[in-house]
Amino acid sequence: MFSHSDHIREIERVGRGLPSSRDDMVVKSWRRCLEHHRLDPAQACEAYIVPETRLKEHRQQSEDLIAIARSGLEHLFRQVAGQNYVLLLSDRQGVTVEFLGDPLFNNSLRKAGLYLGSEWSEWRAGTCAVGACIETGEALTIHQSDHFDNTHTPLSCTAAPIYDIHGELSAVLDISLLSSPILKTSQNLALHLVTASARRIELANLMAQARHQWVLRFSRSPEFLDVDPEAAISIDGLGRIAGMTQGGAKILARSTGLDWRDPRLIIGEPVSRFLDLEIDDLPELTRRRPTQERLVFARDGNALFAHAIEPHSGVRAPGVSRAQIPPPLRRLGGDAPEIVALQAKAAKLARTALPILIQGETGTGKEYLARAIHEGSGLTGRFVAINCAAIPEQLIESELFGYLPGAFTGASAKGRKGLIEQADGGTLFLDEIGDMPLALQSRLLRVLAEREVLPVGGTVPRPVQIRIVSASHRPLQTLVSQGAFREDLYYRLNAATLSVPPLRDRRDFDWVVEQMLERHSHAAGQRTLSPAALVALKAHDWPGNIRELDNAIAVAAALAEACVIDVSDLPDYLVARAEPDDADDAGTALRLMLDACNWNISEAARRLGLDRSTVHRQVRRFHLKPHR
Ligand SMILES: Nc1ncnc2c1ncn2[C@@H]1O[C@H](COP(=O)(O)OP(=O)(O)OP(=O)(O)O)[C@@H](O)[C@H]1O
Repeated sequence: MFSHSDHIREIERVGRGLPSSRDDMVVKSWRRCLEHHRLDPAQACEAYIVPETRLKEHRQQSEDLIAIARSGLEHLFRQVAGQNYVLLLSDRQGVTVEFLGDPLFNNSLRKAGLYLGSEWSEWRAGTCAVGACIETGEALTIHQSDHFDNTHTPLSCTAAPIYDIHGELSAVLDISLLSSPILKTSQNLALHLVTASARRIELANLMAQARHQWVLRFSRSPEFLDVDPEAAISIDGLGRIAGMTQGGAKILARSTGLDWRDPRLIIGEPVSRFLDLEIDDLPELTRRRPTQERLVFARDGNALFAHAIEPHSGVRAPGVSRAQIPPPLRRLGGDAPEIVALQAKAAKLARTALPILIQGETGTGKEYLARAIHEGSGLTGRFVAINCAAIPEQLIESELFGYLPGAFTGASAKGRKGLIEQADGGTLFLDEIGDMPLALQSRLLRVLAEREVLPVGGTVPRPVQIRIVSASHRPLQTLVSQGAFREDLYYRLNAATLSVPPLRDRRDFDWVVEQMLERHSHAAGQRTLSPAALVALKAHDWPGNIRELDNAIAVAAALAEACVIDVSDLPDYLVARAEPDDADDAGTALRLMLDACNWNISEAARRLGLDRSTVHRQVRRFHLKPHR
C-alpha cells in the first residue's frame, strides 16, 4: 500500500529532478506546486469550498456559459449514469459553478470537494485535474496518487478545457470518481467522453454567438460532418476569422505553422490565409450540396469536409424583441438587420418626448416613419405635417403660428389657429426643415424652448404640448457649417437621429415590393411579379426610392393584362437596355442586373439573392457577355 510518507518522498525526488514513471504533465505539475506555488507535500489540506457569496458571484459571471453547457452536462451525466461519476463545471479560477452528482453521496462528495463551490486551482489544491487543465490548457486525467495533496489521493479526476470563441480558456469540464480502479487506463473512456462534451459545448457556444456571421464546421469524415462536426469557425462579413472552437483554432494554426495557443495570430485574419477559400465561396458549402462534394483545402494541403451555415438574417437590435416594437413601426419593413435596428431605435424613441431628426434621401419614407412613430407613441393629439420647402416664405409664419383676426391684409376675419397649435397634444412633423428661412428658425426655436406660440398680430402667447419630429434629405450638419441653419436649433431638433436607408441598399427589397403589389392590387385582383420583372426592378438604382417604386408598380399593375406583371409591363426607363424581342426573358433581366453591377458577379449575385455559381451558370446558359 502506498503510504503518505512514500508519496511525499516521491514528490521530493521529482522536485530534485530525478526521473519518474509518472506522466510528464503530472511531473510538471508537481514541480509547479513546489517551485511556483510553494506548496508543501507534507501539509495535507481539506478541499476548499468558497463562501456562499463568492460562489454567487462566480456563478453570475458564468451564467451564459452555464446556460449553454447545461444540456451538454446533462447528456454526459446520462452517459455515465450508475457509475458513480460526478460532473463539475469550473470557471477559469477553478471554482465549481455547476455540479451534477448522485444526491445519495452528497456528504462524502462535499467533504472530498466534488461539490458546488469547491475551488480546484493548482495553487490552492495542488496537482488536480481542474488546476492542471487550467495551467496547461489540455485535457488530462489526474488519477489517485498523481494528486499532490495526500487528502485527494483517493480521487480520480479527468478534465477537459472549454475555450471561448476568441480562443481564451473560459472553463473546465471535469468528471470525477470518489473511488476508482487502481489502473489509470480505466479512465481513458472518461477522458474521451469529457473531451467530446467540451467540444460540443464550444460548438454550441459558437453557434449561439455567431448567429449573424457565417459558420464553417469541419469534419474529417463526411458522415459526421452534419451531425457531429469536429471543429468550427465563424467568419465575419469581410471574410475574417471572428471566432473558433479549440478544434477550429488547431486546424487554422496547423495550416500555417502557427501556435494555436496564440489566438491573436488567428482572430481577425482573413480566412483565405488559412484555407483555400474566399467568403464568396461559402454558399457553395451549404447543405444544398452533397456532403462528399463539400471539400476544402487548408494551406498545408490537408483536406477537410466543410459545412457552411448562413448568417441568421433575423437580426434583432440588442435589448428589443420584435414583440416590443409597436405594430405601426413593425409595418416599416421586413427582416433585414438595418431595418430591424431602425425599428427598434424608433420604438424606444417613440415612447419618449425627445425631438427626433430623420435623415434620408427623398422618397425613402421619412414621413411614413414619422407617422409610425406618432402612432406608436400613444399621444392622443393629431399628427400635423408641414413641408417647410413647399409653403411660400411669406406664408410660413402665419401657417405655423396662426394669426389673430385682421392681423394682416387678406387675413380671415375670424383669425386662424396655426399648425403648431393644431398639433397640440400630438406630433408636429417638420419636413424639409433645412429649407426653413433663418428668421423663422429663431421663432421656432423660441416655441421649442418656451413651449408656447405667439400668433401673428397677438401679444399673449398660448401654451402648447407638442412632440417634434423633423426630416431633411440634406445633411443638416453641413447646412449648419455653411451658416444656412442655426446651430442651436439643430441641437434642439436633433436629440436623436434616425437614418432611413435608400431603397437600393435595403436588404428587404422583396418585402417592400410585396407591399407595393398589395397596395396596387385591390382594384384589379392580387398582382404578382414574374421573376424576370423582379430582377429588372433589382437592377434599377431607384433615385426616387420607395416613391418611385410605388409609381412604377402602380403603372405596371394598371397595364398588366394578366395577374402576373412581366418585364414588358414595367415603365420603359426600367427596361431601356433590354432588346425589344427578348424583353421578358430571364436572360435579359440577368443582363440588366449584370450591367447595373458593371459585371461584378458577386455584387449581382448578392442583389439577386443567388449564389455566384448560379449566376455563372445562367450567364453560360443565356450566352451573356459584357458590352464593349
Ligand atoms: N416602409 C414603407 N412601406 C410602405 N410604403 C412606404 C414605406 N416608406 C415609404 N412608403 C411610401 O413611399 C412614398 C414616399 O414616402 P414618404 O413621403 O414618407 O418619403 P419621404 O422620405 O418623406 O419623401 P420626401 O423626402 O420627398 O419628403 C409614400 O407613398 C409612402 O407611402
